[in-house]
Order: sequence, then C-alpha cells, then structure tokens
Amino acid sequence: MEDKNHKHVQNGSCRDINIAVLGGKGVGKSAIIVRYLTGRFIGDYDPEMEAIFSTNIPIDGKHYTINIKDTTSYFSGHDLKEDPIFWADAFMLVFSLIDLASYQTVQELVETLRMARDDEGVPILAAANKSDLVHLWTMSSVECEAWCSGQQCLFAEISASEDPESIYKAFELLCKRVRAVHKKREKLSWTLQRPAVAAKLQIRQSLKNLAEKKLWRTRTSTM
Ligand SMILES: Nc1nc2c(ncn2[C@@H]2O[C@H](COP(=O)(O)OP(=O)(O)OP(=O)(O)O)[C@@H](O)[C@H]2O)c(=O)[nH]1
Repeated sequence: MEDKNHKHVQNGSCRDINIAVLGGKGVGKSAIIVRYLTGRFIGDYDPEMEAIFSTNIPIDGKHYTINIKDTTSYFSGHDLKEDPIFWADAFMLVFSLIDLASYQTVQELVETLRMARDDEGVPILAAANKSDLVHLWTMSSVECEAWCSGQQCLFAEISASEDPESIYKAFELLCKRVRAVHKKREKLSWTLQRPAVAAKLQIRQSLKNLAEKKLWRTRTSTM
C-alpha cells in the first residue's frame, strides 16, 4: 500500500475509500490515525475532535484516496450516530487490550453495523490496540481473534505507540478487502448490463432451485 519507507504516494486519478474509525473512549483511535498518516506517535489529542483525513496511496498498483474519519467515543452501539455508518466503505473498530469494556463495545458495534450494512458486505476490522502494555492486558488476544473470525471480521493486534508496522498492515488489510468488494460489485454490474449473460445465470439459478425442491420433496416423502 505504501513504499518501503511508508511515505504516502501522491498521484493523479484516484478512487475513494472511506474508513470510519470507531470505538470506546481512550482506546487510541486518534493515535492510530496520526501514526498511520504521519508515522509519529503523539501522546494526547483533543477528545472532542471529529475530522476526516485524506491520503493517496497505491494498492496493488492502483491509486486510491483513503479518507479516514476520526469519530468521538461511542460507548454502545445504541449511541452510534448514523453519519459514519452510511458514509463508510469499511470500519476499523478499535478496542484496548487493557480495557475489557472497550472490547464489549466493539462486539456491540459489530452487531449494529451488521444490521445496518450487512447486505452490502462492508468490511470490518477489529483492531486490538495497546498490545505493548502486555502486563496490563485484561483479555486474550487469541480469543478476540477467534471471536472475530466467527463474525467474519478481520482482526489485527496493534500498538500505536510501539509498532507502526502493525498499523500500516491493518489499514492495508482493510483497504484490500474493500477493493475485493468493489471488484465483486463491478463484476456483478457488468453481468447485469449484459442481458444474455444475465438470462443464462437466471436459467442456471432456476434449475438449481428446481433441483433443491426435488431433493427436499424426496427427503420429506421418505420421513
Ligand atoms: N501504551 C500505549 N498507549 C496508547 C496507545 N495508543 C494510544 N495510547 C494512549 O491512549 C490514550 C488515548 O489515546 P487517544 O488516541 O486519544 O484515544 P481516542 O480513542 O482517540 O480517545 P477519545 O477520542 O477520547 O475517545 C492517550 O494517552 C494515548 O497516548 C498504544 O498503542 N500504547
């Protein structure tokens, strides 16, 4: 996504990827974004600040503009404002490995976002931050990862203060997943614009439905 020195590359025609960074209070949302965009770790941020930051980067040879929304804290899925939910192409849900409540917030957020956007296949990455404070962890990173995989969420263990590489990799993973979703959508719309292909697919689907119906009838008649 970036060159070897993690310099963000500026270039001409770009597609946009909007990423909303959500999570509980003090989990490190601003620290992660600043680390990603500037390569630096800064100790304190204005907690009221809500802003969008942009950068141009290449992903697999194509140029993208990544817009990152730093949101103020959301303590539960019910407090979530609608704005970032429908603005984003992908979500980075941050929790702190030293704050169990922040993990529960992320679990609630996954449920809320799935309900709001699931049919669109919007990628979600759960970012377990503050991995450097290993002596203070209140949960097992392995268990968090297992939960995420059960929810079809991406997972990354990161540290904004000590491990910049982990932050770059997490954003890269998320952007690549967005690109895969875009590609799938483009392929679908290409297919739907070609009546002959669409008709072929429809016939194939009807035959499949028919076969399933027959199988179901056979099963129920032998019960
Ligand atoms: N040790 C350690 N501290 C971190 C890390 N990331 C953030 N912090 C610290 O955690 C505190 C909160 O970080 P912020 O980036 O302000 O967190 P936030 O989620 O944006 O906070 P709110 O906007 O108030 O919800 C700050 O004191 C950061 O220095 C990390 O990876 N390791």
